[in-house]
Amino acid sequence: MKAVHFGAGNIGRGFIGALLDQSGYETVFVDVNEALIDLLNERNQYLVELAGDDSYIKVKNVSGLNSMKQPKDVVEAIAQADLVTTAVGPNILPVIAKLLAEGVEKRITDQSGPLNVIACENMIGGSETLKQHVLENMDETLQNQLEDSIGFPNAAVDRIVPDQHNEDPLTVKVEPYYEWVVETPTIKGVQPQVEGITYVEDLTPYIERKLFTVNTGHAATAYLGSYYGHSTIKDAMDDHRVKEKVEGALSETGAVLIEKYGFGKEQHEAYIDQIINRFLNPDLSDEVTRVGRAPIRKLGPKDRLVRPAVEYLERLKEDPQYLVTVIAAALSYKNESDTEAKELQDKILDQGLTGAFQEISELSNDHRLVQLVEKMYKDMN
Ligand SMILES: NC(=O)c1ccc[n+]([C@@H]2O[C@H](COP(=O)([O-])OP(=O)(O)OC[C@H]3O[C@@H](n4cnc5c(N)ncnc54)[C@H](O)[C@@H]3O)[C@@H](O)[C@H]2O)c1
Ligand SMILES: O=P(O)(O)OC[C@@H](O)[C@@H](O)[C@H](O)[C@H](O)CO
Repeated sequence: MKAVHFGAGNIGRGFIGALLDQSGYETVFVDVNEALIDLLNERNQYLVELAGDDSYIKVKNVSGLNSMKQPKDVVEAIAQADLVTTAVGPNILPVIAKLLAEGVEKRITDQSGPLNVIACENMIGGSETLKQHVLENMDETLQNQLEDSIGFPNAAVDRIVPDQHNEDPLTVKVEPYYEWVVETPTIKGVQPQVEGITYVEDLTPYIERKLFTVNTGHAATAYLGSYYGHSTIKDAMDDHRVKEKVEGALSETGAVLIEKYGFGKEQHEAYIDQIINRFLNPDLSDEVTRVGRAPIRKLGPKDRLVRPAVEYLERLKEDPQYLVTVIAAALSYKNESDTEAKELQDKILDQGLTGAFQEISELSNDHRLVQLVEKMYKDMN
């Protein structure tokens, strides 16, 4: 079986690539990082280190294609693949859609049979969003046929893979924990046989539980950690001022999730505890700059901060005190090496805090959350 995976980065090599190899796929990684691609082709294997376990997994049967220099080969690989996956970041999905559309067009014209494309990004409706970008890049006459043979099942992926600082640039150190959930109704042809995928009829509760617990908690730790002068997630969580607020934010998102999906209270509390322990893992060093990257995306209307805060106001009829603090910390986040963090601070300078937050969150001026965030931001700055 052949898989094409876009994005040979942390989660691509450290999670998806490893499971694909364990399931018998030959994986072609597509990336723009020339050094990574060259090494993958030189060695055709790499190591995944399980943090704290002192054990390694050898990932074999891998190679690489540079999408800038070898676009035709990428199209050919997609045309022959049994599965396509991505882990490039939500902002890159429109970029990879062009080559993906060409690959899919070739596949349809060659009548090569069904294919599934799974976007493994931290967002709601990732594969569906990628499908829309692919359609925008396709010949109109072939667009209808995409519906018949190319599936874009949405997915939720969970494994903490920090930025890597290993001697060997291909080795990836990851936490042992992982979860990969894929939605079934939009799958075309045979369900991809990948060890470790859990198939579900409706992904919504799974992706919301993951995004509004793991990622809300993570973002809260990063932005509050940065506010209190910490540079790693572990150091931030060792500061009781951060931990107390992270726990508060997760009890607010928990209240929304329990009310919305009927999760058991004790079961959800155990899920939160497990996540907090993952953030405290002494064998994994994760930087607040990675976890807090792209604050404009993270402050978006459907993302991990604003969406649960709005739903808390609507469903619980109370002010989400801790989420408001986290949003104010996110708006205070400064990092000269992060394009979105710089853009955020420029926006605040140009439009004022309220104007910038309203534009990013797509909330109206008189929304209660805007008023609460405005006040908290003033108190914190
Ligand atoms: N790292 C984690 O802990 C983690 C966990 C779950 C989900 N995710 C999600 O996985 C996605 C990737 O995250 P990551 O941490 O692996 O990031 P990363 O930066 O390590 O990897 C992204 C890779 O995409 C490549 N890329 C950029 N532009 C490209 C293009 N046009 N074509 C092909 N490749 C391109 C980059 O060179 C890089 O190798 C994100 O959506 C993230 O939210 C990450
Ligand atoms: O990848 P992002 O930028 O959406 O979020 C940063 C981290 O919270 C994220 O990568 C987590 O490590 C991951 O989602 C854990 O499963």
